[in-house]
Amino acid sequence: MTTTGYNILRNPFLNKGTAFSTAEREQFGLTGTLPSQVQTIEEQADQAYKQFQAKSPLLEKRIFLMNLFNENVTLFYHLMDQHVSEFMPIVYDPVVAESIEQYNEIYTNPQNAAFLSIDHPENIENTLKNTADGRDIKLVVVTDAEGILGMGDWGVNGVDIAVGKLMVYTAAAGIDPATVLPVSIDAGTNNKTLLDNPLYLGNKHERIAGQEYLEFIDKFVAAEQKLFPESLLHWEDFGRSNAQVILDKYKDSIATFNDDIQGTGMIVLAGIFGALNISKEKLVDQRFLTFGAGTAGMGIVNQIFSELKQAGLSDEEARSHFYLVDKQGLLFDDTEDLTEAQKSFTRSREEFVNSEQLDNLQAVVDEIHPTVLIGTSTQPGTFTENIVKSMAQNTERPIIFPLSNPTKLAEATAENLIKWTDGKALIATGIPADNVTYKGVTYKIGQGNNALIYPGLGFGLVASTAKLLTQETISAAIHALGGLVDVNEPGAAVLPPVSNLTEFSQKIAEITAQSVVKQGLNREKIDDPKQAVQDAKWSAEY
Ligand SMILES: NC(=O)c1ccc[n+]([C@@H]2O[C@H](COP(=O)([O-])OP(=O)(O)OC[C@H]3O[C@@H](n4cnc5c(N)ncnc54)[C@H](O)[C@@H]3O)[C@@H](O)[C@H]2O)c1
Ligand SMILES: O=C(O)C[C@H](O)C(=O)O
Ligand SMILES: [Mn+2]
Repeated sequence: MTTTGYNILRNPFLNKGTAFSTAEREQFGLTGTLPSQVQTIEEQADQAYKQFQAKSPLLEKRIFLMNLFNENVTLFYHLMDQHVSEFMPIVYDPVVAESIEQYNEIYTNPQNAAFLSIDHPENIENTLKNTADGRDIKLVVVTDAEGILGMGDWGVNGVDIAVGKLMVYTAAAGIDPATVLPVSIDAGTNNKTLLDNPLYLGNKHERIAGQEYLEFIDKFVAAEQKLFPESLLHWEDFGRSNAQVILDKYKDSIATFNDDIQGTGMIVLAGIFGALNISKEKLVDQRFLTFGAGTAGMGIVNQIFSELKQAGLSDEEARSHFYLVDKQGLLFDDTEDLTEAQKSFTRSREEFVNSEQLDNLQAVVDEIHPTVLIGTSTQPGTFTENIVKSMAQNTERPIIFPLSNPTKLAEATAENLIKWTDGKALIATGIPADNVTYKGVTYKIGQGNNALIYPGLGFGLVASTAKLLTQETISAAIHALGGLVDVNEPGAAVLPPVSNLTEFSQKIAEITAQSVVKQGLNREKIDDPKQAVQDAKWSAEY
């Protein structure tokens, strides 16, 4: 069946709106369905941008962009290409957080997502088929929304993060938007405000956990692989008790990736390399303190650990570089309620004369003199002036990454960190931060957000038809990004700017594809991985 008339205008993947030529209008049965002027995509984009600029506040700007996306995908990305740095915080973090909180109140459109209900496992396959609607799906971003950013459980509302992550994939790396599918797994919610909200659109019961949940995930993975055998499966914002378990279950058999564990580990290590390029220090000389040893925190620790081992350290030597602080304080071998991931990186009480007192961040910083402090705790303002000053007393260039998102949850602001350390701190923040001018130097602040790395990595995996994602590929991608910092400029950032996102995502994709092919992990024959990336790249033109 060929798509004609209003069906084509209402299909966001096919619609060109007023850019349909007179001949196309005749061909597709569109004559008279549009005003007579035929516009170019540039004219449409200019017009749309003016409308965008007239909107405020930011949530209204986001709603405008989402409506545009729902009508005309090509025009949306054409415009986004021209304004990546401006649109990123709106379609993605931090404004995506506001839209998730208000999902039910502002809902107008399902945004081409697949909604899977835990109450109906028998519908999984049909749902994926219905929502793919005949498209050849190469990338799925799935969330069950139990740990949306640092905001906790947001039930079906969390679908917006899957949509937002995919928008960044296309804008940054150029994956064809017709080949992607956002998926919401609605396992219920323990968020009382949502359950009490008469407008709530998801399952109105508590989260189903344990065996029933894991069986549902299994069914989902099986159906996803059966229907889209060449796809990459990206997991986003699962809860702490499920994220690592799910990744471990599937990572050695399918092309899959957990963004909060692996993506965050990658961007943080790349940022640390950027910082060490500036301070001219070595990774093996650092002491790492992770505040908030959950999904992201442990992903970061494991990534650095694996790099230290690559540098020649034994397991034991490498482990001795880490200190984890969570709700219980410094994590010891005998601390209660340790997660599986934490158990390998605990300390022994015998190392300290005052181990009982190490139950808070200040005490631990004073005691162990970290050179790198990472915040993935969801606890705002916890990198206090005293803590930061104590750290700066014992290390020349303290590396401090307050990464908790969204904005209101950050452990510290870049501005305070610069001030409190007299310009010495090397910083990355989870959300975009403005330059900080202090004593005549303008400090650029790197964005330590996994969005700087997952698009290139994921696109490289898709373009090279990867069967698996290995540590070797992950490491290659990190080094590609870590090497892009201009260290000679005073106040240089530890990561490249988001305004260069499309350029460095391209580089990361190429390195990823080369690594996949080098390991023989490509499904299809590929002679030239760089060319394969080039060939797979979609551009936002009619
Ligand atoms: N910038 C990025 O790219 C990026 C990536 C992933 C996650 N994050 C952010 O990191 C934060 C954590 O995300 P996650 O997925 O790891 O969540 P998570 O729930 O798995 O982990 C959070 C950890 O913080 C601990 N915690 C809570 N209160 C604490 C306290 N008072 N003191 C010390 N530890 C405490 C929890 O016990 C848990 O172990 C979120 O805000 C998220 O937005 C940022
Ligand atoms: O979504 C983000 O901005 C980064 C990260 O995946 C997070 O969960 O905070
Ligand atoms: Mn996330």
